[in-house]
Amino acid sequence: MEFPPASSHRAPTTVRRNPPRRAKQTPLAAAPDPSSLSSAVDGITPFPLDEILQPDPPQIPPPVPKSPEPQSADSSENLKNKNKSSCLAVNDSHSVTLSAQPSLLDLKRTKSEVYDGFSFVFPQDSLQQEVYDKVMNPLVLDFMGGKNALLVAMGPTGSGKTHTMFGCPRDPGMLPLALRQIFSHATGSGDPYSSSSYYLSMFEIYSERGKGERILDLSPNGIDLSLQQSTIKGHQEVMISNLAEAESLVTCGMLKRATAATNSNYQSSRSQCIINIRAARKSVDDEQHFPPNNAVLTIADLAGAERERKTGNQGARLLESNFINNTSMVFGLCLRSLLEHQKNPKKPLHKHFKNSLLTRYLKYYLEGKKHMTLILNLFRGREDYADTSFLLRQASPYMKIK
Ligand SMILES: Nc1ncnc2c1ncn2[C@@H]1O[C@H](COP(=O)(O)OP(=O)(O)OP(=O)(O)O)[C@@H](O)[C@H]1O
Repeated sequence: MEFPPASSHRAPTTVRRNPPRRAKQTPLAAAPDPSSLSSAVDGITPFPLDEILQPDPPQIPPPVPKSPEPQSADSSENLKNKNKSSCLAVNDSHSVTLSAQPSLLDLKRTKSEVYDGFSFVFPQDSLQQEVYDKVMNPLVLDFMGGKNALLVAMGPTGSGKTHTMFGCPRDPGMLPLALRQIFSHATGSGDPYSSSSYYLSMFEIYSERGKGERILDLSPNGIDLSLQQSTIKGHQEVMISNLAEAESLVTCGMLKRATAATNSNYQSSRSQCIINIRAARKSVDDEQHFPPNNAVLTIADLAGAERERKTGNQGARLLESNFINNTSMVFGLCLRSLLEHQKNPKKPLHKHFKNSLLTRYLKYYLEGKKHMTLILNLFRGREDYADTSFLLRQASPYMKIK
């Protein structure tokens, strides 16, 4: 979902639905397949996030190759059964229908709501590259053209936000694909981009045992940071000269990021993670057509809202949940207020952003002063109806009851 600056007229939105949730995973599982760790894409340095994100990965069925389904006699029957077990259906590339389970008293009536106006809706078998081409590529081009850009992933815990943003070597996500694009331009001879220097910084916002929010630099030797107005103070910016350096830094940062096993996700993010890539373009000579600037590409992987009943969280995990849920709620309120304001400028923008560090940091985006794109990761199982409905209401530009 795109939230253009107030001055722009770009159409809103993006939804990415996730694959059906797998059965509860166990942290005790087989060792990673070494062949998967060494797999590289076309001579590009492998991005070892598999090792980081899945130190003890559960047995995961191999991804189903994307191929047209054979038209068998029972395929329409299968489809019907599938639809019965899911609450969300893709209508077209811009809208979805959410259906509540018919009530026991009135089995004939199924309440349906159509959520419309998304920039793109991706079916569950979409490839990362497809999402990248539609969602991330325009942001990277903006960034390389000197504009700031922000991509945020939001959705419930375990819905695939980290997977979408970071991916794995066989299936790289938005960040590694963006880095590849940036450095493939940067090394092009005679290319204006080759006169840019790139800097990477990475930090997380988290709350340890409910003791208030903290910001931690995820760079090597990173320390506690502070936020003044909407600016982070004291963080390290590391110059990145090539893809390998950038990937290595992100890998180190991800190793430091707070994660923990819950019943919903055996490696659940416990913090809001933000990565900034800054381009400092040098003005080479008077002929230079591109003025010096400091465009920043920001990627935010939010910790997913979670229900105590599902995660089984207790103690420290539960206190973290409260922080995560509070931040998700504040972020959602900011989004809703921005959407309402963009639809009808007479509606005031509420100052919800003041209520969490994350939203204070993203204030200018949440006030519509800078361009933001949102990826909404959703579950579609019947049992996920309440969460999915809540998120769609927060993030959808238009909704009508059928
Ligand atoms: N599209 C996908 N293809 C393959 N695996 C996926 C996909 N989406 C998610 N997964 C897997 O599902 C699990 C949960 O995903 P992930 O950790 O990305 O969720 P999350 O939304 O970031 O959760 P949390 O908010 O708890 O951090 C991971 O093991 C991930 O590899």
